[in-house]
Amino acid sequence: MSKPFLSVENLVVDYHVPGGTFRAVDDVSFTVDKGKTIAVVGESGCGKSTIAKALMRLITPASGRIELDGTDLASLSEAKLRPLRSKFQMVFQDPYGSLDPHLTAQDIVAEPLKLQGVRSRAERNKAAAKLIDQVGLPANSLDKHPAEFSGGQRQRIGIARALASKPELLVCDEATSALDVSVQAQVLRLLKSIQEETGITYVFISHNLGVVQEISDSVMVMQRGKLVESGTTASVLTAPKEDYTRKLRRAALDPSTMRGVKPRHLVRSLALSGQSR
Ligand SMILES: Nc1ncnc2c1ncn2[C@@H]1O[C@H](COP(=O)(O)OP(=O)(O)OP(=O)(O)O)[C@@H](O)[C@H]1O
Repeated sequence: MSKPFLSVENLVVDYHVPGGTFRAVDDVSFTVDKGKTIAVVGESGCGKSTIAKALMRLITPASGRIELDGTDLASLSEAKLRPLRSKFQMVFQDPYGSLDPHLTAQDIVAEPLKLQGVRSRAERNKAAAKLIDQVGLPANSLDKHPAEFSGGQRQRIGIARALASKPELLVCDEATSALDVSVQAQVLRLLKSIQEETGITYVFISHNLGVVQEISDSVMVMQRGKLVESGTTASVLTAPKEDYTRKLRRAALDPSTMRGVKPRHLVRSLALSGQSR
């Protein structure tokens, strides 16, 4: 059997806090095959974003391995990581805050190419224009600034920027959470079609089980830094083994805790028993 594209083993992440350390991720292991999507779910503060930051090596794990296509990112020095960084990129939650308001859409998307050493401005602009078209934005978007776009359009720019360096792994941290339901669905469709075309692998962090059902092949459920349960999306969402997962599912179905999930859609998706997509 071939090795998984991403293999995280016994990941531990500590934050320095006054008087000591706080263990935000505690001995978490998971794998994802190339071209597949794993979702990370769990209540606020369970360590989802910390896993994302560790995968991006924005923080250094205390211990464990993050093997991407056979290379352990967890132990590499920044100098050794730099040439590999284009292989793994991230899309952030906030399409309002994550784009530089002074730059045009074309400049924002072209920026990673500059960092990658594409010297010719014309070449960078051409590649950026192609990406902007690929994520479904009109050609007249090129010279516009972030403030002139809607939330969904801004998120598309964020996705185009993340794709500019042709990553093989994309970590989406609540990438559709700030969008309304119909725009969320459009962005999910876009991400899926990009995956079908390019074979990119996704780690998709979301509190929204409806979104998770739509996008992911497998799910891992986190609680207070630990992995509670994992498996195929169909098995974890329709027949959870753990009480905590059942509680999350109930919370997702409770209108008072619902954040942007269409109840009808979620009920329908949860009713699909044991089928993989
Ligand atoms: N820089 C930091 N210093 C100290 N503690 C931190 C830091 N960043 C996060 N934490 C703590 O680590 C834990 C995990 O945080 P993390 O942001 O990974 O959670 P999350 O699951 O992504 O939450 P949310 O869904 O609310 O974004 C939380 O208890 C948080 O308070």
